Amino acid sequence: MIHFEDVSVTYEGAAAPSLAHADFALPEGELTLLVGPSGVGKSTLLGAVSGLVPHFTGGTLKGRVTVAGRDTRTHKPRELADVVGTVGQDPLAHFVTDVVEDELAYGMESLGLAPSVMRRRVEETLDLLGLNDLRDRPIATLSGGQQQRVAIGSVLTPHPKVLVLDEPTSALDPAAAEEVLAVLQRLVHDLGTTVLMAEHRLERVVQYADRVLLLPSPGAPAVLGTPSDIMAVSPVHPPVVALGRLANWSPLPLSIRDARRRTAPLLTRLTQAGSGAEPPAGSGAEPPAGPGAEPPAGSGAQPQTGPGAQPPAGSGAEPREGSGAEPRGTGEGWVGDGRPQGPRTGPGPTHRPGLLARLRRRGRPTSQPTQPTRAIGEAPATVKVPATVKAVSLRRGRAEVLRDINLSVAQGETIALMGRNGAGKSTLLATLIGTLEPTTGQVTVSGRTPHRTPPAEMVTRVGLVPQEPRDLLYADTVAAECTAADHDAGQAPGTCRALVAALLPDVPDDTHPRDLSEGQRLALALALVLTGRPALLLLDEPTRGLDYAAKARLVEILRGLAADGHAIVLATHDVELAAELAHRVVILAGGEIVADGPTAEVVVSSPAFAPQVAKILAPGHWLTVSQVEAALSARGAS
Ligand SMILES: Nc1ncnc2c1ncn2[C@@H]1O[C@H](COP(=O)(O)OP(=O)(O)OP(=O)(O)O)[C@@H](O)[C@H]1O
Ligand SMILES: Nc1ncnc2c1ncn2[C@@H]1O[C@H](COP(=O)(O)OP(=O)(O)OP(=O)(O)O)[C@@H](O)[C@H]1O
Repeated sequence: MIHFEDVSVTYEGAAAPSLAHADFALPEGELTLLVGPSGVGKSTLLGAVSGLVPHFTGGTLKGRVTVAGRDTRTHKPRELADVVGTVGQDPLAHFVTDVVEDELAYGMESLGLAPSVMRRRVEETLDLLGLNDLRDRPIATLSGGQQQRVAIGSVLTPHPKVLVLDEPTSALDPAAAEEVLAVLQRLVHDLGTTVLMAEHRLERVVQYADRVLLLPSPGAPAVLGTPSDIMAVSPVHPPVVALGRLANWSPLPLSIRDARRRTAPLLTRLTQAGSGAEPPAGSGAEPPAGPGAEPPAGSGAQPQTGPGAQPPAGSGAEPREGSGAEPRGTGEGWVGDGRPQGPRTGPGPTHRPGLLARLRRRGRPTSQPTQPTRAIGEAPATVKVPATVKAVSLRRGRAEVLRDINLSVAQGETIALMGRNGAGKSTLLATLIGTLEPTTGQVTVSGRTPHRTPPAEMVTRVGLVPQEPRDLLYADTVAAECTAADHDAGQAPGTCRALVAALLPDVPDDTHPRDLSEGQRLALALALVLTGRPALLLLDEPTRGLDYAAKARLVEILRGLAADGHAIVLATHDVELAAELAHRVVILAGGEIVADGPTAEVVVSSPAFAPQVAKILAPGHWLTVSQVEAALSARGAS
């Protein structure tokens, strides 16, 4: 169904091809998972299937790509729209209409389908993706995950023969991700649809794949094989595979079920290591450390203080191979059915205007620095409880999206805010940064009420890296962003650039932020926010688009900040990230806190939020491969 014959793609001005000598055939009616480190050419390969590469991205495509017999070089994306449906990394760039129902019908309308067919498919798709309650909603008022579901639904309704999906589950909660994957699998099995999907969170998808297509490193040819053969050699792999490799299981398990059948000998070794069913030292179950750290008031679980309380030990469990993502060109538009295509337009918010930009950019400090300039690693801010939320409720439109929230965040503490799409996570972060005002109740951040405090005074108190890092970026170059950030935060010139250099070693000053890969943009946004050294750091879905190596780097940075006394709250669907990083997990449902406690206690008992290692080794309390590795080596040493 999809044929690549010695395909190489070189973007304009690039020294080397972004995709080299790809040569493979994907049969009809199979789900192929495309994997590889960041910047290795996955989106380029997907673009060559939908025709966006090179029609909208520019550059040269050598060789031949055919989809259902049509050559994508001689057929424009629009002429492929009846066979190929595409969802890009950024659902927002893809929407054409304003309302959910209209968006689901749009692709079918463009293809001229009969109204009765359209009606039926819209209803089916609303049900399949759990969108029925949102059918009349303006898309701009949906949460990130709700928008991603609409984007997926809108390409399903025309029933294309081929579906091309770039990280389709990145904004979805774990249950929604499973549902979407089950829907895709049903299309493959029942309708013979051919699915090609790139995804970084392999723990979510690998068990659904018929085949895996691996791009191992930039310039290396693509390798196609069975999931277990490819996972045995792949530089990117999920925790279940990392555990299998650690324990020398052969064949490698890809699912929790397969792995659980093999755990007995490993559990014996671990129990002999003396850490049996006890929570391992340094697991997420441990409270944050810190002399002077005070237990937060008013929250459910009260982290204790005391010696030995450390963030999880060890670096990320995942390998660090793979290049950092390289600068990216434009051409992020998607879908050949008349949806927006071509270069991303300028920076700045489109659907969520001014989230943090309003706070950080419009309110430039008029006075001198509010804090003396400090270098990384110096003593942290002295606030002991950077934030408290008391009895907060908040209405948006007709709905009450937060209800009676009580939460405190202690210095040095990392909290993962989890819960279904639309549960209210981003809204809670918005009250902490001050872009939304609670309808009732009180939010206090470093002694101030965020929405009533001038932004310039908040910069050193709280910073948010939003779900779309692009919302923070408005200058034309990395250097200009940094200059503005230093100025905004009242820091010495060069402060931000030093942070960028630490996070993004290879990015030249004159790079346009638009040309950065997802992961690079996130790192830049993080550097801009960290320039103010906010006592409270908020991150909304920080691992979208990151490969395992980049995620491990992020984990290291955030651990360093927590150890330095910063309080961190991250809204995330990434259960593996929460297991690695969070001292405490707070779960929201329908705008209310339904669980709040030490990570291991909250996630281990939850089928939705438990990380893979916890599921495999239950009832033990190991959460990550690095904890298992540490326990085994402790045994070896004793
Ligand atoms: N339109 C473009 N113009 C110039 N260079 C580009 C363009 N698109 C991608 N690139 C470059 O081509 C290489 C491959 O990028 P691509 O987006 O295909 O990687 P990827 O594997 O999808 O990465 P990620 O996992 O971060 O999405 C990168 O070095 C990127 O900077
Ligand atoms: N402007 C608005 N008008 C009406 N409802 C809104 C508006 N903005 C958000 N909502 C609703 O508020 C609820 C909470 O949204 P929020 O973005 O906080 O969810 P979330 O937990 O961050 O979700 P996700 O995991 O999908 O990012 C959602 O049901 C969303 O549809």
